[in-house]
Amino acid sequence: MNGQPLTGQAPDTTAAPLRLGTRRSALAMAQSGMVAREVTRLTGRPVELVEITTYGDTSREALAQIGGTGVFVSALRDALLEGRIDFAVHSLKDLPTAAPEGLVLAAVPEREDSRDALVAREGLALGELVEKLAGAGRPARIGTGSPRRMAQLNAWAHARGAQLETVAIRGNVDTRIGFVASGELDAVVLATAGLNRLGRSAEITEHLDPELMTPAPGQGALAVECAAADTALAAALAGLDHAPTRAAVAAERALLATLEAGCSAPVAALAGWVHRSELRLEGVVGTTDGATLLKMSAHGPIVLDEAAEQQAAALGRALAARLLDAGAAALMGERAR
Ligand SMILES: NCc1[nH]cc(CCC(=O)O)c1CC(=O)O
Repeated sequence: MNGQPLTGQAPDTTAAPLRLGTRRSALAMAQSGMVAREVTRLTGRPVELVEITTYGDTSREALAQIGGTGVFVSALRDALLEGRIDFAVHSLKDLPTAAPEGLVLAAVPEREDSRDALVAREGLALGELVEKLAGAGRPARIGTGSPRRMAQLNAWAHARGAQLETVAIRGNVDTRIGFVASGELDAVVLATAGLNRLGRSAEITEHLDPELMTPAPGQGALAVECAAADTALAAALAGLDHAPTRAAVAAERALLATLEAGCSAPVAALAGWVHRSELRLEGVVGTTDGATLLKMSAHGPIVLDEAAEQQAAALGRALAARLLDAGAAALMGERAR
């Protein structure tokens, strides 16, 4: 290897600090802080956080209107390419599926809880909440900015003849939870991983079963990116990589990339290891109103070697092709051919 000790090295205060670019949001700072500590532990190098403001942080427009989740990522990537920072940490689910020129995904650390979480009034679970408000003669008002979450909440309600209303919201975790505290909304849906990383898991009133609410591709996982030319840093950061997570998210993202060709419909995907060398992938495509939800799964033997990511991606593409054959393209409206 490269002669770096594997664990527990004290920071070498004489070495120039590595510059870790981060957004200013509490979640980004928490994620970057965790990775910074791990990099120092593995390499002995001090890490300094460099704040980068992205358009997604300053704009109040709905995310869909300003060009999707890539807005959170592009300012960090520009800083990397211009050499203003040495590496960056992204939420993997915010990372566009297209590989960026000049950058490498140096590490995908072990994934946090991938499930979505309900934060509801009075500590209620989804079923309880809907039932209670039905008794009061009105639908539960549930906030989320995500078409994927809307589609699955609405499909769940259709299936049990329940009444709920999805309300489009955006903002940081504080803002979103604030809608419930203020009584404006009865509940919001957020990623468990984000709440855990912010030390706010106590506010979760239900972890939503992936059968009800399949997460976004890559949810709960982080991406550590650096310049491809910085091969020594890339090799050092590879110490943070978790091969089973990397292969799982490769399957999820390949499914997304294949379906994405010309559409912006709600897509969910979750891959998990059935056992050491068998990956199971679930994919969901639907309409935001929940009237139609197409769900399929695939599994394949995958050995965790250098080819694992490619094999996992092939599993994702194959499942996407089956979803398309089953009508995903029609659900998604116009699809470029
Ligand atoms: N959409 C923004 C975003 N990107 C990553 C996370 C949470 C952390 C993760 O999924 O890894 C969140 C917040 C949320 O969806 O509640």
